[in-house]
Amino acid sequence: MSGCPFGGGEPAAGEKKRLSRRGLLYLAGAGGAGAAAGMAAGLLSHDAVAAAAATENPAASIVPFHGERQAGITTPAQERLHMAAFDLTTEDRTELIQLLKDWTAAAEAMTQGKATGSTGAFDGPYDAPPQDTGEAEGLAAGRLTLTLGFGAGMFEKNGKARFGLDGRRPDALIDLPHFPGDDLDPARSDGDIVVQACADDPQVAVHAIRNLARIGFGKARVRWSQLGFGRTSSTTRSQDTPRNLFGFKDGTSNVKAEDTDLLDQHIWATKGTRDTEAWMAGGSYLVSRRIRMHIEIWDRTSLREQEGLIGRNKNQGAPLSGGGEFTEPDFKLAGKGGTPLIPLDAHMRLAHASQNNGVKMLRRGYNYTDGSDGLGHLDAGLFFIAFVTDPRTHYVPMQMNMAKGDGLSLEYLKHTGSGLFAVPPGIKPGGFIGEGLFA
Ligand SMILES: C=CC1=C(C)c2cc3[nH]c(cc4nc(cc5[nH]c(cc1n2)c(C)c5CCC(=O)O)C(CCC(=O)O)=C4C)c(C)c3C=C
Ligand SMILES: [Fe+2]
Repeated sequence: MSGCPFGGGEPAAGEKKRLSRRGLLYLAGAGGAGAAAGMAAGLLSHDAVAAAAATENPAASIVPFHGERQAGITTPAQERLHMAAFDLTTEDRTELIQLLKDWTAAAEAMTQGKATGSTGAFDGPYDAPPQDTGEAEGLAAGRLTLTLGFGAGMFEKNGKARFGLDGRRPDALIDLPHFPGDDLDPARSDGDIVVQACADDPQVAVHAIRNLARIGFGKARVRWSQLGFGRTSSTTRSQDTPRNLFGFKDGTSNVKAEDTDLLDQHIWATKGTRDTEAWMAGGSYLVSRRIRMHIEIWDRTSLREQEGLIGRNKNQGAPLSGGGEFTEPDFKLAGKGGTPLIPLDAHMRLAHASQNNGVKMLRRGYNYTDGSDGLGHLDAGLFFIAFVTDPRTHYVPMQMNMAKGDGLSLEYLKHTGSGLFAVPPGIKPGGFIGEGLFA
């Protein structure tokens, strides 16, 4: 066994096997010609072609781990989510730093389609638990990204600073206020560290969270986790706009990877006002909200009312003021009797920058279903994820407006989980996640 416990470092006994996880798929692929022909014939969407190409050329399914920013924010939104928040069970700073180093090494390996640990799932000592759980063997990297963030609980607990991080909690990492209608379950909220695992293959995303949890044993334990099965946003212009469980296109007017000026203005965090919070410069703040959607009531609502509640038409996703999906809405345009074509309580009106001091966000949520509630209803909804430069200006006022005035929020939604996390900037080769915080 090599000296490095969780991947990275020198090639070891398991290396040949780990490389074969992608290599086998490459050999099995029939080449890119089939996918290209499918697209040319108009049979496949761009997303389907990208997925097919990734299967045929495994390198195409790897998202670089290192960079100025963490992957998983402007990365084209993958199809699947497994998100988990961990509570730290250690109070020791050195142990926490080691955990972050170990998670960084494991995350780097898994995002490249490799197993964790130098001996992976099969090549370790017969009398010891394997260093990888094994269920991702034979699968491509699936465009896996792992995005880590720190919750308020990592900085202080019961009014006392933890891990020697006095004064290091950024001012923007607030305790979110209670919003009208909130029905938050503490067991589905908050947490000291969050990990957003996104991939095109659900098994790859679950494998990633599971192995981080395994590595964290004795130092961190899962507080809550959430699976998401369909993206509800597009984060680049090359992606199709997907649909949420209300059947509407979602993500049309999202901030996208190409909007570099908007990203600087609305998504990337600044160094703040104190030197002790400057470690967040270039990072972002992740807001998560588990939002149950009362789909049974929705399904008995007329199409006219559904469209009025959103402010867009259901088929094309065009604003009710006219045009196509990407036409700017005209909130002043009125129809018969002077009634605005986009109702005053429409979701997209209340969420629009023009009603919110000009602020925008990068949404990256997923549809979910978690069984039923025992009363004949599906527990289904949207696991809302957004990245913002500062939640005090870019999330709280908008959420407050919606909670008070949005017809959708008042009748059809219930927020059951919540989290706010400081997502540090990206990781340099040889560095570890959140390194600047401990400098
Ligand atoms: C506080 C932020 C937001 C929450 C919470 C939220 C929940 C939520 N949204 C939908 C469906 C749609 N939202 C749409 C647009 C939209 N939503 C937000 C913010 C929140 N949504 C913003 C900033 C925007 C963009 C507004 C704009 O600039 O036009 C749309 C329209 C299509 C689109 O632009 O994405 C839909 C549909 C649901 C179902 C939901 C909670 C379950
Ligand atoms: Fe929305």
